[in-house]
Amino acid sequence: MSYAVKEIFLTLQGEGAHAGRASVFCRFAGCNLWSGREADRQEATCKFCDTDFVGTNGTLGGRYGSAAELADTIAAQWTASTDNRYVVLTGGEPLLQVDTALVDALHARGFEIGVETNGTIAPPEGLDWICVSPKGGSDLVVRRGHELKLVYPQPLAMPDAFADLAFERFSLQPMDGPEVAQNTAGAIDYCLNHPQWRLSVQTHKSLGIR
Ligand SMILES: C[S@@+](CC[C@H](N)C(=O)[O-])C[C@H]1O[C@@H](n2cnc3c(N)ncnc32)[C@H](O)[C@@H]1O
Ligand SMILES: Nc1nc2[nH]cc(C(=O)O)c2c(=O)[nH]1
Ligand code: SF4
Ligand SMILES: [Mg+2]
Repeated sequence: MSYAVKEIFLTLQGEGAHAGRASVFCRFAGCNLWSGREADRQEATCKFCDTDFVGTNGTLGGRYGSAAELADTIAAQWTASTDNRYVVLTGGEPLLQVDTALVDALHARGFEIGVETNGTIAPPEGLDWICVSPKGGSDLVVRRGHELKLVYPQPLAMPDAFADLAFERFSLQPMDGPEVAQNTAGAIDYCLNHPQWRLSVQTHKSLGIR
């Protein structure tokens, strides 16, 4: 198996339950809910994406020929001691590419593995933190996991529809874009009235880090 990777970088997890945690991000190229081309955005299933996941031209991007090669590159970005090593597999849609060989190779290098997924593809065994972010108009197949992190508001995916699923943590993340202020106010109001949900702000954006 080879892996098409957009970029790899060390940063703090900006979102969700692990916000603030030192993490190596590995962003896989490609997504099943949008081509990534602006011309296709309005016809895509997922129309609000804030991320460039097209191609392999970012920092340490490329086509990695084996799980060991990719895991070695990820491990080389970790600058601290070997304690608390954490990697976030994202994209694009990482579950188009993440397989057991990569999970095993990262565990062998001492990493806990988080994944950010749109929930339309079943994950391989062994992932340590599965964060599912459902998209209105898509078919949600990952209906249990560690965190459900819903971008808000989405007319076709409102929180009620997910509140009974088997997740440990429910996060509500204001949709970034021209209406972010209004979306943030709406999400705060929702969390105040539905305390099962916790606000997730995209802290890396206000901190000015990746
Ligand atoms: C770029 S996605 C990649 C992982 C996966 N494809 C997914 O959608 O979960 C990473 C996270 O950013 C969130 N996200 C994408 N665009 C956003 C936006 N405009 N505002 C807030 N969150 C956004 C996604 O819902 C997801 O939780
Ligand atoms: N710092 C930081 N935190 C993040 N959490 C989820 C991200 C993503 O794009 O998947 C992301 C990201 O791109 N940067
Ligand atoms: S599913 Fe994730 S990566 Fe794909 S377009 Fe939507 S937010 Fe972006
Ligand atoms: Mg992001």
